[in-house]
Amino acid sequence: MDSSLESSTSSNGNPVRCRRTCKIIVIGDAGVGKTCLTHRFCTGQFPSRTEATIGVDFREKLLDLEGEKIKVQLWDTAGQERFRKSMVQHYYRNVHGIVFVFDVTDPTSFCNLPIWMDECRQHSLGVDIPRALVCNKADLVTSTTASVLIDQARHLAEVHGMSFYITSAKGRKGDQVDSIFVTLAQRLKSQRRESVNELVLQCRSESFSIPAKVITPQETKKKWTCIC
Ligand SMILES: Nc1nc2c(ncn2[C@@H]2O[C@H](COP(=O)(O)OP(=O)(O)OP(=O)(O)O)[C@@H](O)[C@H]2O)c(=O)[nH]1
Ligand SMILES: [Mg+2]
Repeated sequence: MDSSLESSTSSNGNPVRCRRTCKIIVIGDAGVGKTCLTHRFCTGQFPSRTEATIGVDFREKLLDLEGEKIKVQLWDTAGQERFRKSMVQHYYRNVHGIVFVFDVTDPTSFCNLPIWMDECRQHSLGVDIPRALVCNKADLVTSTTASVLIDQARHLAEVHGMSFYITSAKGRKGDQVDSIFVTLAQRLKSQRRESVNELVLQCRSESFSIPAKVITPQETKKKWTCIC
């Protein structure tokens, strides 16, 4: 499916606004709450029970961002090595946004973040791809150890230019969970607007060159398009 052209004409033949899909991968150690977070965002509910994700689970939600419909497709990946091996190549293809998750009650899941970041790098996902760092299970925070961890996480996010969220997939309010994905989608939307503006400028400055050379629409599309 070409997400940028999901529905290009209306019944009266007039063009309708394209609906775009953005692929966001959610990664982190096993048990940090990736499935619960994505489930919460897409259904508004904390799942009554979850099992370890095998390979990847997909969830989608349609957002209306200032009149533009954007389909957020979440790739809820497996944290356990044995369940992700065969899928890794697929996770990292045509990614528009990355969400790193750790569990505030599990310092190891925080310490392992550089491994996940490294895996992204190895699959050529650069820092230009919008990323968020999520400290999950905030409802279980009791100790001062957690606040040290949260400070360290906030710092890590700053250093790497990531947005930072403290969430609970289980909490009564899901606002913070929603913010993670809505903000990423908004950033992607504005990135696309910028790249279209760049295109306009480039076309103006190249107005005497061969028009066929201006393949930039495709390039723009490539930056923010279909994932299939
Ligand atoms: N208290 C609390 N428990 C949570 C929260 N998020 C997830 N859990 C619990 O943590 C456990 C693991 O959650 P999952 O969402 O399955 O974790 P995951 O990251 O998807 O794990 P893998 O699929 O194995 O990678 C489950 O028992 C959830 O109920 C949260 O915000 N608060
Ligand atoms: Mg899971």
